[in-house]
Amino acid sequence: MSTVTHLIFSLTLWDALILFGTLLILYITRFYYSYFTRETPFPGPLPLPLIGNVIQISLSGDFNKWMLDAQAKYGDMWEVYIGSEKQLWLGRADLVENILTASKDNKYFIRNPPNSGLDEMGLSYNGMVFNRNKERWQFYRKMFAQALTTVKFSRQATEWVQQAFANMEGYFMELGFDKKEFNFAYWMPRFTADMTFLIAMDKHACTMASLYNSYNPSKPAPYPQEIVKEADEFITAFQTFTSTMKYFLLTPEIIRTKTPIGRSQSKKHMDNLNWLYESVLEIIRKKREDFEKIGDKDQLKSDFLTMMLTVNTPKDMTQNRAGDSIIKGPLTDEDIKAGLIEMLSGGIDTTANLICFIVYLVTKHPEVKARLRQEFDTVLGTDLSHPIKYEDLNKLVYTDAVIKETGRLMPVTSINLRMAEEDDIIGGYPIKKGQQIVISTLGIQHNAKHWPNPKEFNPDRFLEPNCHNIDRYSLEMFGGGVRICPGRHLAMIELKTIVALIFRKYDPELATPDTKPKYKNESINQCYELMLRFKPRKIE
Ligand code: HEM
Repeated sequence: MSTVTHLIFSLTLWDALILFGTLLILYITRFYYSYFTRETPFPGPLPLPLIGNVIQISLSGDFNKWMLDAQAKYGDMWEVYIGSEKQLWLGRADLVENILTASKDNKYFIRNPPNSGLDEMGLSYNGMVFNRNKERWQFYRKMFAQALTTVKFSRQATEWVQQAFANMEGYFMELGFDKKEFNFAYWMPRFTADMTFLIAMDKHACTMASLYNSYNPSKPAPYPQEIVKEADEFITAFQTFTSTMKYFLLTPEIIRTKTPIGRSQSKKHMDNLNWLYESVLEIIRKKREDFEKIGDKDQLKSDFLTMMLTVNTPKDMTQNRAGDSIIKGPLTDEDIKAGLIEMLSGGIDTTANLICFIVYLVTKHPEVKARLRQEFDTVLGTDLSHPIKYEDLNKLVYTDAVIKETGRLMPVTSINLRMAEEDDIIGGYPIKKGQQIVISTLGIQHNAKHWPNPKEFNPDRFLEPNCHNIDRYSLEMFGGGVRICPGRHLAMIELKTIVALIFRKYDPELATPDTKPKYKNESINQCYELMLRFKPRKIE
């Protein structure tokens, strides 16, 4: 027996406790010594050894309030520890200039430190959100941009938003939602899912039908049961996909791979992921078969999937340039799968939550609602049976301001992550390569240095001449810089059309004058309750 082992076995319980206590005190002393002598200290809440500030954040119960209070207390540049990792939080527009510049010299392309969980999910080098490989990321960005910004796609998207909305109106009418209050926040992710499925692949997802059936089982929606069931399975798999991302991102590898619970959880998540990937591939394969049969380009619909299938073929409908050095040849099913998954995961919940916030704020501000209607009557006319055209949307300047003001006051994403790839200087302070940065979107958008009376809902901020005084980088509802949301053009088409469809024809009424949207901060601000009645508009 070695001397050390012999020593350990000769310890009494009391000795062991004293030894453990001494080691703990040494560890804590060392931790706080390093903390108090750290290079470039910023103000921030005192971290605890091992866990950092995680408990303070969790106990606060309201992440958004916590971050705004922290900024009020510590200033616009403060630090937070997640475990032993230091994050630098920034809550003022000029501080994020280097990070959100669209310049090629941007030193903050990557969002997060390397993560084996994201590697395992195949997300570190595929798609966009977590892609660390600039060339691969550029490939997907290009794929999105060249389809989503074409006029043909935008026109078709405007039509499909209206189709999905008409479907929802039918359900609302059938369920008597003009007379009784209901949870609007349940319906929005279903509505945006059905709308996004149409826009992404010209497919009727029927997720609203499934929700409708749960209210009215004796008189179900007129769709075959297996299609509704399939829709439910798909939407559940997608919701699990989001928690799978969170699981792989946040659970340490040792727990995922070396503990029985971790291994069984990982398997469950991977099974769901493989099912989802295979289902999307199956959709692509079927569409490819149909696509091959259509000879004439003009007969093709301009959903995202069809457009992707045409890239670098004689039927190309995208804004692809011959001899493109980023996308060389037709796209593979795997490439398209990554794009489709991102369109569905990036576009459904974000849009659904913003609609809830817009409906709430406009309903609370009758003067804003009146001005919206004035704009709709002038631009779109008073004949409600006349469809809204894509070309009309650019003229909806006040609607645009209402959407931006909602995105400022109640952003869907409160924070945005980046990592310094090189040493840099921010706000006059040195930043080391590898430093994790948290852009406080909410903090910047509520900062009185950029927005007078920041808590006030005032769409006029975005109208002439006020809009000329808006500070650069002070509105980040779609992020900014090289990674700015590639779906923002589509999102604005959808949002403007939906706001017009709702407020031209309806007068949503909050269940009580004090009703507020209830939401929790997951990776986004997820609205789970907004009780209202969907009354028809009274024509004055
Ligand atoms: C109201 C709707 C939406 C909001 C508020 C929103 C917001 C955002 C934000 C804040 C980011 C981070 C940008 C950054 O890091 O600077 C982002 C990224 C992204 N969004 Fe959106 N988004 C919306 C709709 C959409 C739609 C409709 C799509 C798909 C068609 C989409 C796809 C994506 C993708 C793929 C990324 C990752 C981009 C990258 O890392 O390069 N989003 N979005």
